[in-house]
Amino acid sequence: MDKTKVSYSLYLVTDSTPAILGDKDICHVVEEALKGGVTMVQYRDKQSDTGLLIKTAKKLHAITKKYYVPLLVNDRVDVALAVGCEGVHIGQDDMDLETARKLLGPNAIIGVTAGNVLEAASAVEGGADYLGIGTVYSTATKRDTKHMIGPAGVRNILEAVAVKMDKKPHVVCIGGIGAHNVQRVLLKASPPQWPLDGVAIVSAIMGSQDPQQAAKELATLVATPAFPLYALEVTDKSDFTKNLSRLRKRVAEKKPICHNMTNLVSNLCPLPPSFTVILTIRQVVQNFAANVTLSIGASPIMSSYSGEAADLAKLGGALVINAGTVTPAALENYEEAVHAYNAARRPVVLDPVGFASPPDINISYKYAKSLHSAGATAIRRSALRTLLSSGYYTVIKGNEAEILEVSKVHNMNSSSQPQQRGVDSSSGGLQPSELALLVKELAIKEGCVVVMTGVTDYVSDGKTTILIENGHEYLGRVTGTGCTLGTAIAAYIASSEEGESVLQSVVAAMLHFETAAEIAASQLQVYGPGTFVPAFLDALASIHTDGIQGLVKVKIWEEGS
Ligand SMILES: Cc1ncc(COP(=O)(O)OP(=O)(O)O)c(N)n1
Ligand SMILES: Cc1ncsc1CCOP(=O)(O)O
Repeated sequence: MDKTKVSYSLYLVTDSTPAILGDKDICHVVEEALKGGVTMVQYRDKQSDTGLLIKTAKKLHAITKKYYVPLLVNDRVDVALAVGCEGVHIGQDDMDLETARKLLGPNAIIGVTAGNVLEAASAVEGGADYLGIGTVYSTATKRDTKHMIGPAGVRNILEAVAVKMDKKPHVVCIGGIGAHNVQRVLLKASPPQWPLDGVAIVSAIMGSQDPQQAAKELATLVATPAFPLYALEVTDKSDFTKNLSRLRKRVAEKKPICHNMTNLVSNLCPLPPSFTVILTIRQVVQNFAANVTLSIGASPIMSSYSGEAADLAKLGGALVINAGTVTPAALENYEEAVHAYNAARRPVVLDPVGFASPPDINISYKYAKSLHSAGATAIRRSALRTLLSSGYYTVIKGNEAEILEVSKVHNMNSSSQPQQRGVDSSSGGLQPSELALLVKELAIKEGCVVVMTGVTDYVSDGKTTILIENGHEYLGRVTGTGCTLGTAIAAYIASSEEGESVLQSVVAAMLHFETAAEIAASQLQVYGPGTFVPAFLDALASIHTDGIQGLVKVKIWEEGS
């Protein structure tokens, strides 16, 4: 088989364990998967003895040859040689690449696992035909994984290696990939200078009752670009104002569900003495968020229990995670909910409220940058990293400190080395052009819309970056306004259709929210944050977006300005 003509787009890695294969026959499953469109197969069996490995590999090779698809053996060069199949996949603890190449010869396909820049660079240098980068997301299929790097980690590795080396072998990524996230993973993990060739998948095919159908669906998804964020060709700021009315009416008509997971309790045990106060504040925030959601025209569901998420995700709404709690249990809860919404292809808004600083209550999203100047603890940073690598977020929203933390976590490769990108994010005090660039780059890397709130809000989908200067100082003096902006955004994106610009919906939500604050604050009866809250709810509910055109302060940011 000519190895230069092989496709890596849908790479099946087998598993013979009862947990995944069950009582199915491995040869039958692999043949069905080939019928469905798998383009490469790796026989991975960690338990069988050498005799059985060779016997099964021979049977599999007879099948893969019928479909002109290469068969590789995991770890075992000796088995590959005995079978005469097309190659091997070796990990960092297996036979070294040089020896494997000597034994198998130049025509063999040799793939190498890489989990960080050093491993990837050394495999490229050594002449690997492809890199298997991972682990992307946590997976029950492989428990001995050192790092979960998320799609952004894959992308960071490829970007860093591309700078150092000219050779660009094929590349796939692996770990926790299935129909629910494959398009997003490919979008987020592929740098333009070295896009991924495909994905390697175990359980989503080997564990399926209908492997042919599973492979067929995955092959279609791999061949179809992800839901485009960039549907809107922005030429001027009126692109963001002319549709306000239509988008607002649509929220009111559809009344989408906004599922809020609001966790402001920082329960790093033992519980802090102020626990009761914090719990009370959390309830207040939930109450306020629910009222804002209703006033906007959407339907709030306040549920922090992920067990319900799979059912709620099917109701056509959006999930808002106000992540404040960093215990392992809380993280699992968030992760499970994100998986459920990703699987249902519904939007998720992440507000990493508790991740930028030690225990604190994010009472506001505007005028309150100093609240978060302390920076994240190691636990918070690691929790944020887990959360970011556990699924796909449609929107990531935070104040400057929170977005800086997200960006720092992104810029770490899997060996936890921060790669500074030119701005010292820890020092704060970034110039407006630096903030705009930061938000834009994060949006590109995450493949989502990023919102950085402040006196000026920066909003970007990676292609267009918008500056919004609406809002009112009272928003910074009321508990929970940061969280409720997330809910407003969720309501708007939950009402949008696939293929529409997410950025436009996000900007519409922010303008609705922030101009309502201005209208409320200008009422005669409003003379402080207390009187502001009811007037704000009234303004949110009664606002006519046609009538706010004059209030809107939106600019399109031009790079270099
Ligand atoms: C395509 C692909 N990529 C990565 C791996 C992981 O290999 P390794 O690190 O050797 O871990 P085990 O598979 O041996 O558990 C892979 N198998 N395939
Ligand atoms: C072999 C391997 N290497 C890294 S993750 C993984 C298993 C991936 O399994 P799944 O596709 O079921 O998540």
